[in-house]
Formats: sequence, structure tokens, C-alpha cells
Amino acid sequence: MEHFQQVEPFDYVIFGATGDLTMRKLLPALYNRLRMGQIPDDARIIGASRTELDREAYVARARDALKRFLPSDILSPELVERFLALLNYVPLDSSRQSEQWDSLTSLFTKAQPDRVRVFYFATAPQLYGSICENLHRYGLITANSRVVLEKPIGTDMATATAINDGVGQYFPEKQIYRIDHYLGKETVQNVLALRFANPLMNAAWSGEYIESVQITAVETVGVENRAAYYDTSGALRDMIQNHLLQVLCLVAMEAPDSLEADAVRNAKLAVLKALRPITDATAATETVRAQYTAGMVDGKNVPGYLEELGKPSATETYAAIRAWVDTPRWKKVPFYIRTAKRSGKKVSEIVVTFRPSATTMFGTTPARNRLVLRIQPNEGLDLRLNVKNPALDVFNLQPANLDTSIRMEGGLPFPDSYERLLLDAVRGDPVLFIRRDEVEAAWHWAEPILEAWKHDKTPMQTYSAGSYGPEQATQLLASHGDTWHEASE
Ligand SMILES: NC(=O)C1=CN([C@@H]2O[C@H](COP(=O)(O)OP(=O)(O)OC[C@H]3O[C@@H](n4cnc5c(N)ncnc54)[C@H](OP(=O)(O)O)[C@@H]3O)[C@@H](O)[C@H]2O)C=CC1
Ligand SMILES: O=C1O[C@H](COP(=O)(O)O)[C@@H](O)[C@H](O)[C@H]1O
Repeated sequence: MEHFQQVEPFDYVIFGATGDLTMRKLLPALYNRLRMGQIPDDARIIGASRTELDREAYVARARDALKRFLPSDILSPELVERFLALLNYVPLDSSRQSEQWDSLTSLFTKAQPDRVRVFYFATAPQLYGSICENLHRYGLITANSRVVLEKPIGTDMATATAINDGVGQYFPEKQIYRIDHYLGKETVQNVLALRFANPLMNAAWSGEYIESVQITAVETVGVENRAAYYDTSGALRDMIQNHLLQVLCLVAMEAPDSLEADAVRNAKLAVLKALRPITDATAATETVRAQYTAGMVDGKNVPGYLEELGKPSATETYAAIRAWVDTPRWKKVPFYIRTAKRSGKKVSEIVVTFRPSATTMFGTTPARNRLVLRIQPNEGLDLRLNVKNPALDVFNLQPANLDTSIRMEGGLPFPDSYERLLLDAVRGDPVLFIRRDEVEAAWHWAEPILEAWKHDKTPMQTYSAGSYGPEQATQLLASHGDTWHEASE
């Protein structure tokens, strides 16, 4: 099975090796891929960060992280030891020139020059340029090297350009892998299968049949220990400019010629470029922003955003936007996007509502067909159709739901989105990573909204933690005769 094919031997250098992302996501994901037989025993994972640790101390941290972030039933002592044997650690301030780099370069002196080398930047984006400069200075970049960039790629166009220029000076675009973990989700990739492998869907996938699209990613967590980062970001930068626009692209794009990286990225780019600008003049009617106040989530009282932060802030923890894709396919189809912290539940989904049937033969108007693609949790899809109500002699209708779960073969749990992406970088397959022009097109659309918000064109609303969001978000849809789909429906 291709899914379980072993990749070629590689060296993965993780900058930011002691950080939250590495411990919570990257090491557990790599362990899981070793467990699946995809990582050869002569692969190497080299952690680098400033904290002075020897290899043993780093391995102890990694061992704890696996225990903490993976279910115990998948942690076999033998596999854990095999995984830990791949680890090395180098204390290194990667943004400065120093002899500390010699420890890293010495690990590569005997390495075959064509062995795959992945440099993963799990650290602050302002360091990316100087890390690349040092990688170049110390002769670490080879023809078979790739660099993986974590989000955020900037907080606006100017900062994104600075990051991309800084990295682009040392790595050609084809060696740069900008990660968006939503593209690593199986159920997000499934949008392509559903649309293009099913003539039934493909034929109906346009404004002729589709009335509206909703893309939701809401979560119960607040900003917790990431408050310092989040307050400089907010819902639009943190989730919409990247993850949710990428999902929108997959829903709205024209069929790519193939699944080759540039074919898919060109198709997504065309969507991003077709997004209707939202400006100071339209922000008030097309966008909603809000902050959570104290409330109850999962049966527990939780404080409001400003209380958590301990200072005033104009950062939104909720955003809802009515977006328009100005292409012939999507004429008159609103795309509603929303994201929230401290929502009543954690749900990511795409809801496609079809136009009503024009038939009058049943006396009543049939309910609209509706397709719900559950990204998470309960990964699957649900298609609402109309059938005859069998309990009645007269022709009356009732809704019938074709609901199916998407499951892993053999009942395996869904892989974490990082698993696939981490190894795609080794394989040299950038299809699920973001090209520079996509990042820029996304900022081109998002930045004027942020500007309008800065000018207070859209008032900051509030919502209670644990609720569905502010009333104004309901109004955003009501003005088009729509309602948000809430996952329990
Ligand atoms: N945590 C998460 O869930 C997510 C994080 N990200 C992104 O991933 C990146 C890392 O996030 P996160 O792990 O949370 O952050 P942390 O603050 O937890 O970790 C930052 C890491 O960078 C290291 N570091 C800082 N400065 C240097 C330096 N000059 N040279 C070498 N290493 C350095 C730190 O170690 P030391 O102090 O020892 O140097 C630490 O290992 C950020 O860009 C973040 O936006 C993206 C999505 C989710
Ligand atoms: O990138 C991010 O995503 C998470 C939500 O990811 P999910 O896979 O759990 O839906 C979000 O919590 C975080 O703020 C954001 O930076």
C-alpha cells in the first residue's frame, strides 16, 4: 500500500526543537510514521535550539512528549527506543553566527551529499531569514535540501514579503515548503475526491445548482498559553487568511489538469485572485468580528478574552465573512467563512446548500439538498435528499440523510495532519504546501479587511464563551435568507 511505503533515508533538522509545536505535534507525528514502517532506521532527526542540553537530556524530553501527547496503546517500548535512537540535539542560537554551528555541520561532514535534508523552522518567523543566511554561510544547503516554514507567514503583505524574500535569497521556490496543516487533513483532501471523482457532484458544483457555501472552523479552547502570539494575530490572521482560504480554494477551484503540485496550486491561486475585495466601504456589511466574554465551555466557567489577557485589546477571537468568488462558476454564491475561539463545540466543516427544486408537483416545496463535509470530528459526509414519506397515502415528502463516516482502513485512528506533511517534505512532494504567490494573494484579500477593522468600519462585538457567536453573525446570513448550520442539526 502506497500509504505505508518507506521513504528514503533523510536528515530532519528541527529549529525550535524544545518548543511546544515540536513536542506536541512534530515528534509524535514522526513517531507515528516510524510505527507505520515509513521511516528507515538510518534516518536522523536533529533538534536545534538555544537551550543547553546534551543528547540524553533532549531524548528524555522527547520521551516525555511522546508519553504526554500520544495514546498509551500505540507506544510500544521497542518502537519508542527505535524512535529515540534517531534523535540528536545541538544547542544553537540559529539566528547568529557562532562556532555553535560547527556542532551542526560536523554531523553532516560524512553524510552523502545527495541524502535528503529537511530544515524545519518551528520557531519565530522573524528568524527564518537569518537561519537561512546561516545555513548558507555554514555550507549546509545542498541540492537535495528543503526548508519547511511554519505559519504565520507574516502578519500582512509587507511582513510576508520580508519572510519570503529572506528565505528566497537562499532557497529556490521549489525547495520551500510552506506548511498549512489543514491541507494535511484527510477530510480536506477529500474535497478533491468528492468533487472530481464523482460526476454527480461535479455536474452540480456551480452557482447554477449551489445556493451558498459555509466553511466553519470553531473550537472550544481559548488562547491559553499562546495569548502573547494570538493577541498580535486574531481570528482572521490565525485561521482565515491561511487555513480557511485554502479550504475555500479547494471547494471553489476549477479542475486542475492533474494532482501535480503546480497544477493544483495554479487552480487555487486563480480562486484567491478572484476573491472580491472587501474594503472600508463594504466591511460593515460583509464582515463580523467579536471577542468572547466570560461564559461556560464544557461545563466549566471560563474568563473572557480581555480578562485572560489582563489588558485591553482590539484583537478579534471570532470572525465571520461573506466572501464572493468572482468567476462565472460562482456567480451569486456567497461563501460564508467563520472561525471562533471558545465556541460551544469544536467543529470544522463545509456545508454546501443547493438551490431549491423548481418543481410544484408535490404541493410543498422540497427541502433544499444539503451536503455537509465533516472535516472534524466524526469525519464523514452527510447529504440531505428528499424522499416520499411512506407513512402517507398522499405524495408528501420527508428528508432522508445519506450519512457516511470516512474511516481509516483496519479501524486505524485518523493520522494527525502533520504526519503526511512531514514526510511529503522528505518525498519532495509540495502539492499540499503553499506557494509564495498563494500567500501573497491571500494577504492581498485579507489586508484590506484588517485595515477596515483598524479604522473601526466593522464594530467589535462580543459573544459569551460557549455560545455560537454574536447575533450580528446570524444577521450576516439572515440578510440572504440563510442560517448557519450548527453541527448538532
Ligand atoms: N504551537 C503550536 O501549536 C503551533 C505553532 N506554530 C508556529 O510554530 C512556531 C513555533 O511555535 P511554538 O513551538 O508554539 O513556539 P515555542 O515558543 O514553544 O518554541 C519556540 C522554539 O524556538 C526556539 N528558539 C527561539 N529562538 C531561537 C533561536 N534564536 N535559535 C534557535 N532556536 C530558537 C525555542 O527554544 P530555545 O528557547 O531553547 O531557543 C523553542 O524551541 C511559531 O512560528 C508558531 O507560530 C504554528 C502552528 C501551531
Ligand atoms: O493553526 C491553528 O490551528 C488551530 C486549530 O487547528 P485544528 O486542526 O485543531 O482545527 C488553532 O487552534 C490555532 O489557533 C491556529 O494557530
